Amino acid sequence: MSLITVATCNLNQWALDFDGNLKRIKQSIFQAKAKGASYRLGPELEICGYGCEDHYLEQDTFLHCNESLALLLQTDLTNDILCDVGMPILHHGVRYNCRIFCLNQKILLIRPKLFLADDGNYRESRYFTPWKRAGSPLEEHLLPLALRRATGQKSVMFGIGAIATHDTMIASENCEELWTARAPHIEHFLAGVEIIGNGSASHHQLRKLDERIKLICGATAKCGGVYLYANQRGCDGGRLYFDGSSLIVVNGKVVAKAPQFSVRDVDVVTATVDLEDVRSFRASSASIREQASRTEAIPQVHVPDVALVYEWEGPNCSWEGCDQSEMGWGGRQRQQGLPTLPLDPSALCHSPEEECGLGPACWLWDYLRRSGGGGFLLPLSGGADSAAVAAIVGVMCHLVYEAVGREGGGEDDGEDVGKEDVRRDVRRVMGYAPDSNFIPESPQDIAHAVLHTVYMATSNSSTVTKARAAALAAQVGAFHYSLSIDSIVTAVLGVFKFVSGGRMPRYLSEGGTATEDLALQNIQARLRMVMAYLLAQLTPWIRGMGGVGSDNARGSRKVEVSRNFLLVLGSANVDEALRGYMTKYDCSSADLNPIGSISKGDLKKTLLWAADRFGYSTLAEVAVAPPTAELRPMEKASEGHRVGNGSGAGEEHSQIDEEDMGMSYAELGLYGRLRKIDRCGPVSMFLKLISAWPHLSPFVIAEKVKLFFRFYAINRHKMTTLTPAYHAEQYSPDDNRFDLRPFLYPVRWPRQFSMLDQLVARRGELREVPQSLKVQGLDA
Ligand SMILES: Nc1ncnc2c1ncn2[C@@H]1O[C@H](COP(=O)(O)OP(=O)(O)OC[C@H]2O[C@@H]([n+]3cccc(C(=O)O)c3)[C@H](O)[C@@H]2O)[C@@H](O)[C@H]1O
Ligand SMILES: Nc1ncnc2c1ncn2[C@@H]1O[C@H](COP(=O)(O)OP(=O)(O)OP(=O)(O)O)[C@@H](O)[C@H]1O
Ligand SMILES: NC(=O)CC[C@H](N)C(=O)O
Repeated sequence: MSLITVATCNLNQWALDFDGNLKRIKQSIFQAKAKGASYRLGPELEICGYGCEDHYLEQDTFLHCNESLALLLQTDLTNDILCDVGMPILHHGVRYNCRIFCLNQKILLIRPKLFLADDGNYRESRYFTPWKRAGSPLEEHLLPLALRRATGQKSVMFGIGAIATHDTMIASENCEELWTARAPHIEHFLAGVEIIGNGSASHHQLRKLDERIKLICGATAKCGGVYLYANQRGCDGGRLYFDGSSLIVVNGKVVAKAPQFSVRDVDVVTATVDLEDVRSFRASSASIREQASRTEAIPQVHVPDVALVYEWEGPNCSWEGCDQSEMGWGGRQRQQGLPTLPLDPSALCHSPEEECGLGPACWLWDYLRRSGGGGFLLPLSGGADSAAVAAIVGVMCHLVYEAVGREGGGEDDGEDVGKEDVRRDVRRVMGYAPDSNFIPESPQDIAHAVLHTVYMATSNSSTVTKARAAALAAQVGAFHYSLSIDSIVTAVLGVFKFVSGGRMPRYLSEGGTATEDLALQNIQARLRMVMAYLLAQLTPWIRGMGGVGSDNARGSRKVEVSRNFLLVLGSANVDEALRGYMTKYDCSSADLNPIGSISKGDLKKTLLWAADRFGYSTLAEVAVAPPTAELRPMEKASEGHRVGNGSGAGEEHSQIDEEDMGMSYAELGLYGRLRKIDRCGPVSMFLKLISAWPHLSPFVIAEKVKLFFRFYAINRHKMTTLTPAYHAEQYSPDDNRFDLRPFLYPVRWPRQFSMLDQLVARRGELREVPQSLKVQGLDA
């Protein structure tokens, strides 16, 4: 047996938080050592935090990175453990995204990234250059002063190479490189590398972890080997949530996995691996042997005095009998056990609905504690979207409550440091001194301090939605307001009447035009936003949240902790954003939106999951209610509209979203995927839908495609002001980073639509436009 204990970690790094990042790196190395590891891998660019973006263009970022690495190397933390750390490096005047191998307070190798991430949300080539001299010998890199002083080294090796210790060979693959067609791990493994560490910064997207696991398992199932994956976790200052899930995989099987979603800052996982399993796997495959013998050797940094592996040569040599001090470890005791067993592959990933609930919940927590805010304010309509946001905050409170734990004490392996960090955060967010002994009593206790919900009725609101909003707020534990904004609407219309020379808009049902009707709807929606911001600003004042300074009933001193603003939460989902079925600058214009890239379909499943998992029973009722804006006067009850039940008497509203939009949420979900993920313009979308919808005539399909693209084009300008939203899906319309398109379109799409007409005409199916596709808001 040749046993090695290796460690990888999730770190909740924050762009430019150099002190905090270094503290978390140190904690992770400390924990890895405490668990007996001799190799520790950390995430990509962990020293500065991955999301520095244009700050990578600043020399200051490099200055502080060098300073942090020097501070780390001045401690004894890297003694007896090979540390693989992520950091940007300036080499011969070029910026590279690098891995730094350190051991015993020295730098062994700097390894630059070969293939940069530039798709979707990523822009790495804006800041870094890919290393183009793979295969060349290693170069000399002159160290900057801070690192020269810390290490006593003048220069170190730079390039693509492996660390060759007395007993094994370790190399890197850097994040995106794993995802490429000709991934470096193939050559590295064939050249005899036994352990590969991949330091990543990979953001959460629904169902993506499954892909990562397949890629890593596939890599080692073919070549044999140990593959460690470390990922950043958390909101590091932007719309992305990095979802941890750091992994250790051996010969195609996952043997360790760190949690994907958690509010803890540091998670270290280790596995003890028998390298003989890797050697035996490779030697048993004729094709691996054949290809390995043809592979060029990888440049190596030799550290022959270093042994990472604990070898067992037979019954005459006991574990304890082997003298490790000879091998450069200074007699340090390792906690070697038997090799770690594989995990159950079916239990590695969450369901998409769990992902929708847990990811945004953790992102909100990071945002809240890092922004210094006192909590959230959510306009809660009793409908599915804002209910989902309330539930996500509820999930956040559950996660935080679980992470603080009720018990203190325990072993000094770093676990309690993590618990204490969460406790300090929760105390500050709830208005207690971070060093007090306050511990929340329940998730609802946390929710009552941080979540504020407000139902803002107009004369068009129904009693069912009002009752549902109140019931849900109570179940989550929120501080709830219920008020009427009719007087504000009336006042604004009064001013309008004054400037219009006495004219007042009327709803369609009262004989007004479509324009008047829309204006009357939009003013209610927009005034809700104004009221929401007022409450967000002044609720801390109403509740005395700015700092009390007296002992409270639980004996924990509540002291002056600034919590003088609330973050306004928005709840526009991806489908209505795409269709533009929202009022610009209504409650969709908030500070943050946890569901902005999630479709209505996935949201409904999340509501049902949260209802069941956390006992928020009102969500089950909300999930089956027809989505309605409640901005027009109610029509008389018709057969199609269900009568309310459960949380309050009364009727569901007669204004139904899908009727207003001229398309269903299911259709919108499909259009959204085709537009973004399949990169379809109108013609390609039409052609794909012809096979997807055999029950519809090409004419009807063409009309549906036109309707969608008309509304999409008319409303694309609304994407420029979308509330910053958690990025969860590949079909997100986020105009800021992810979905870069114009916002002034030729809305009639003349060339595209005429081709659709020709395609339909060829099939001889010209007919009348169905009534359901004649929608308010479009000219002929
Ligand atoms: N190309 C362009 N570039 C930049 N800005 C542009 C623009 N075209 C219009 N605009 C601006 O946008 C304004 C129109 O947008 P906006 O004021 O939002 O109004 P608008 O889009 O006309 O109406 C709101 C839409 O949302 C629906 N709605 C209303 C209320 C609630 C809900 C719901 O979610 O339940 C849905 C409603 O049925 C309607 O389809 C124009 O007055 C102009 O100021
Ligand atoms: N009566 C209300 N009270 C408080 N907030 C409201 C009310 N009506 C709407 N809002 C807020 O405005 C947002 C947009 O309103 P809209 O009618 O478009 O609802 P929606 O996007 O379908 O969401 P929901 O499913 O939550 O109703 C809602 O998500 C909610 O935050
Ligand atoms: N930072 C990276 O290189 C990430 C790229 C990779 N495609 C991912 O999403 O995981």
